[in-house]
Parts: sequence; structure tokens; C-alpha cells
Amino acid sequence: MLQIQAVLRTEKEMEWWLSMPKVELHAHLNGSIRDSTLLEVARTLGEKGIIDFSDVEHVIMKNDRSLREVFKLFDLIHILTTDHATVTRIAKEVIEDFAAENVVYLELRTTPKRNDSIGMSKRSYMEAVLKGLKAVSSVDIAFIPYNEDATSLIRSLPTNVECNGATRKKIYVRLLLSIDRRETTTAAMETVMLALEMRHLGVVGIDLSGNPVVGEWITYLPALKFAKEQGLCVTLHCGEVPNPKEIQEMLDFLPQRIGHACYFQKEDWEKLKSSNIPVEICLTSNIRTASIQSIEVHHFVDLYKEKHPLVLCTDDSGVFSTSLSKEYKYAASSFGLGKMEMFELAKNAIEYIFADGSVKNDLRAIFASETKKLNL
Ligand SMILES: CNc1ncnc2c1ncn2[C@@H]1O[C@H](COP(=O)(O)O)[C@@H](O)[C@H]1O
Ligand SMILES: [Zn+2]
Repeated sequence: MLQIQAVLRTEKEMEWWLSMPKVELHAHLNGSIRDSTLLEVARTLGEKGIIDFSDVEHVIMKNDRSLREVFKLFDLIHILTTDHATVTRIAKEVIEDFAAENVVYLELRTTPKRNDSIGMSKRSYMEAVLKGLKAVSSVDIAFIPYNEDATSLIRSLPTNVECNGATRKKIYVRLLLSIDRRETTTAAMETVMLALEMRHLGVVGIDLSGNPVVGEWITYLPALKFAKEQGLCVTLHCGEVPNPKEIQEMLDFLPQRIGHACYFQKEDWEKLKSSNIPVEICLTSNIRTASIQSIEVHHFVDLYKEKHPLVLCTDDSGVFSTSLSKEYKYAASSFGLGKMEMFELAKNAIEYIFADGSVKNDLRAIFASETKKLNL
């Protein structure tokens, strides 16, 4: 009986975190796939004899992975998902999943991939992602920044709308194109050129990600500089492993945001704080990959106390079996923060999004109306 009551209490508690409006700024498409979809795709490839399903199932369901193992898993995920139809499917599902937990603004990042053997170019990969966005039907989605046609007019309704008595959820989506650290300067530049060509379709920036022990900062710098000059926003995975020289160079570049900041030393914190660069904090990801030894010593605490710009994010909700609601609940319970404080934290993230001022205004209005509903 007591056990049932505890379960009910936990469920009720989770409901609140689910219903709170949230802003997600650090989510990798291929890291955010539902386990069920990944298993289904793997099973189909197993039946066709392309992979050995039993081996793959074991890898997908494993939960405690080191950072090295995470990147091995990504190589496997990419084998499973990198065809146009699957990319479209996962893009649609990932957006639906974020919208279902009341993420009202999502910046989804993905690495455009080229695979000549199946006729995939970086552009056709991105077109498949966009097809997924257009296929979303369970929620209203606004992803085209300019009201160029009638459809996008409908799609840019500012708040959740009433439909047959029920409120339909509404999510803004913007895209970031990732440069993988394995890529060459030329390949990185191709990604930036593609981002520029796709700006009118909701691409707002560039991310640098991939295995942090691979590659050199100097390789990506020309493309990142060019992106910045052209007015694209840039976010960097920074300090996921100890690399003092690279961390300093990245901070000197003055990106619009950074992700992680785990292995920062005194001079890195000083530079970060004086330049006020917002930090995307991914708690579960940092703990699972052991980039941070335990939640009690996470740099969230210091940054939060100092009112440094920060935003809670999932990183890879599929790979780390998390969700943005869980990340908020985790932070609240780990750091002793109340619901009001967490709501404020979520609301402040609006200031660090890469979309334009009109989207920020709409989001501020959404948060203001939700304050009343949530009894805060
Ligand atoms: C755990 N911390 C992390 N650190 C660095 N890069 C990461 C990452 N998690 C994900 N990625 C990057 O995102 C890709 C998967 O999504 P997309 O194929 O782009 O959609 C990974 O291959 C890696 O390059
Ligand atoms: Zn990441």
C-alpha cells in the first residue's frame, strides 16, 4: 500500500515537470531516438541479414556507457539510421517527443552526412530532416522563420491554440548543423555553406561536436570563423575532456554558447565568466559518461549561484534514457531548488536561443501565461 502511494506521488511529481514549459537548446538528432524505433530498425536490418540483431540489441539496451563507448554506439546508430526514410522518421518522432513534454522551443542539431553508395549528400540528408519536420501532425510546429507562404502563416501562430475544445501543443523548431570533429576543413566548410543556403528553412547556427579526443581546433576554425562572419550563431562542445589549450582557444573565439564545460580550470572559468558565454548544461550526460565524478560537484552549482547564463539540456535523450523534464527534476532534487526557481531557469533560456526577437517575444508570452496555469 505504502509502495503504491509512493509510486503515485512520484508520478504526480513528474507530471508537474512534464507540464512546465521548457526550452531545449542542446539535443543531437541521432542521440534522441526512441529505443523502440532503434530496435525496430535494427530488427528489420537483422531480418535482411545486414546486421546481427542479437549483438546490436545488447549494445542498444546497455545503460552505463563510458564516453568512448558512447561514440562507438553513435557509429552503430549511424549505420542503422542513415538512409533518407529513417532520417525523416526519426526527425518527426524526436520533435513529437519533445513537444509531448511541453518543450515550446527546440534547437535540434544534427551532422549532415554524405553517403555516395545510397545517393546521400549533406543536402539530401538535411532535406530528409526537413521532410520529418513537415510530417509532424500531432502538434503545431513553427520552423520557417519568415512567413513566406500561407502554410507558414498558419504554422507561426504565437501560442498554443484551442482546437475542438482541446489545446493543441505548439513547438518552435530551429536547426543547427553540426561539424563532426572527424571532418576536414573542406567538409566543415561545406556544412557551413549548406547552413547558409538553408537559413530560410530554419537553420540558425553551427555546432562543433563529435568525439572530443579526435581532431584539432585549427581544422574547424576557418569554417567556424566564416560562419560567424556570415551571421550564423555558433555553439561548441567545449571541455568535455581535459584539453587546456583548446578550451582557451575556443573561449577566445567567443562562440554564442558552449556545451558542457566539464574540464575547466581556474583561468577558463575566469574567461568564461568575463565573456558571459551561456553554457548548455547536460547533467545526466556528464554523469553517465563520467565527465563529472558526481552530481554534488557539478559546476551547475557555482554557475547558478553566480547567475552565469546557463540552460539545462538533454544532449542525447535516447542514448542516456532521459528527457528534459527529468533533467529539470534531477537538478531541482540534486541542488535543492524549488519549482519557481526551476521555472525561472527555463524561462531565462529564452534569452540564449539563436532564433530572432519575434520568437523570443512569443516565448516570453507563453511563459507568462503558463505562470498563471501552474499556480506559481
Ligand atoms: C555525449 N557527448 C557528446 N559529445 C560530443 N558529440 C556528441 C555527444 N553526443 C552526441 N554527439 C554528436 O552527435 C552525433 C549524433 O547525432 P547526429 O548524427 O549529429 O544527429 C554523434 O555522432 C556526435 O558527433
Ligand atoms: Zn552534445
